[in-house]
Amino acid sequence: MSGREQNTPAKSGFAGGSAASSATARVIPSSPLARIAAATQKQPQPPEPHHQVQQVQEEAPSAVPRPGSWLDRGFSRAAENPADSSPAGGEEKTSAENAPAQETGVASAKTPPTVAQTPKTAPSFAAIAARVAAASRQKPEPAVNSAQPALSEEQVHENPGAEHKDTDGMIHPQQVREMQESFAEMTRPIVLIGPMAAGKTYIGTHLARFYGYEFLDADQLIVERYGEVSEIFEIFGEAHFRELEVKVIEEVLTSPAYRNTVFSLGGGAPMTDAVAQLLRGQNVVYILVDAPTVEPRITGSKTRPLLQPNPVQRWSEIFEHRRERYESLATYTLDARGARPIGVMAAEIQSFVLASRKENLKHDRG
Ligand SMILES: Nc1ncnc2c1ncn2[C@@H]1O[C@H](COP(=O)(O)OP(=O)(O)O)[C@@H](O)[C@H]1O
Ligand SMILES: O=C(O)C1=C[C@@H](OP(=O)(O)O)[C@@H](O)[C@H](O)C1
Ligand SMILES: [Mg+2]
Repeated sequence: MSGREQNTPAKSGFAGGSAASSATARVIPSSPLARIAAATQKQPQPPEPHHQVQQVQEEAPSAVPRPGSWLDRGFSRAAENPADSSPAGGEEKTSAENAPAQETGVASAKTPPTVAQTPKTAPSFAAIAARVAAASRQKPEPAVNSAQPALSEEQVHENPGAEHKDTDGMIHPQQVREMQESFAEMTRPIVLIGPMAAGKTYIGTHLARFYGYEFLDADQLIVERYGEVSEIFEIFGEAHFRELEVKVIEEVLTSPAYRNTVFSLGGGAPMTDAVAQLLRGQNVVYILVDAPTVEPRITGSKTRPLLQPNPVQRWSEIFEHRRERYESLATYTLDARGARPIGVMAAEIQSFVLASRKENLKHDRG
């Protein structure tokens, strides 16, 4: 199957449900899903060609930030609770489920603010310092620490600072300083792609926290605006979910306000041609994993509709189907197989980001 094919249910056979598509969606009065129906009335805009994306990025943000907006909440949650995910081995929760109920349950049915309405500037040094210092006081989740092998000499050499961990696996002040110093204004977001349960959300939240970036997750944005992913699949079908997905991804990737952002996509997003088009010219990090790595994360999982009824088998089939597309879009591949320490993986991505800045600037000017 060509990696260029659109991942619609008809073509991929990976539809999570046989429910109505957006064209036939039923409005269920007083249902929490009424907001999804509202969204069906508005067709997503076609994606901008890449040169137009660049043009938009050069425009100065025109609106004032809206504290407490859905995007703000997503970020603060990432900054404050990056370890919300459940440990590997148990049934994992989606990023949305990890969010406090009062936040995910009240997605505005009125007028969700656009990304352009919530411009972000780079966090101040003091803000970064406070955030990372607070993070360094938090207990890291056991899944990472218990799985952490000792760092190889090579890893420590490649990631100076990675050896500065105390016995709890927490970040040493020296490493915090190094991370703060390496914060760099970006010209575009860091987009994480890869198969389900690869750790896109997990790695993204940590990367953002460690290095002072903003964090956004496409699924989380969909949940805050439209409702639970599994319900959207069940009631409106995969095709409609993909439309919503393109919409939120386009908003983030075409907004100049989100240059300093780590942005995790859902595993199937790059299969939509409009998303693939938006990803060209971006910093795209492919989180590479294999079946043994994800198996304990997805066994018994009910949260990802496409993995039912046999998560491990379905995961392998879907991964095979999508692998080529991931590879073709990646500007960097992070090997996340096995139990690599999160600090080392984050440092590796940060090195790539720093190294690609010059190239990106050249691309933007040229
Ligand atoms: N490197 C890792 N080490 C330990 N647990 C991980 C790792 N990556 C992901 N997980 C756990 O696996 C589950 C799925 O991760 P998640 O980030 O939601 O994947 P994705 O966003 O790629 O679907 C979560 O419970 C998460 O905490
Ligand atoms: O691979 C996919 O098609 C999907 C992946 C999920 O996100 P994660 O990759 O974060 O699990 C979510 O978007 C939805 O269940 C569909
Ligand atoms: Mg995710």
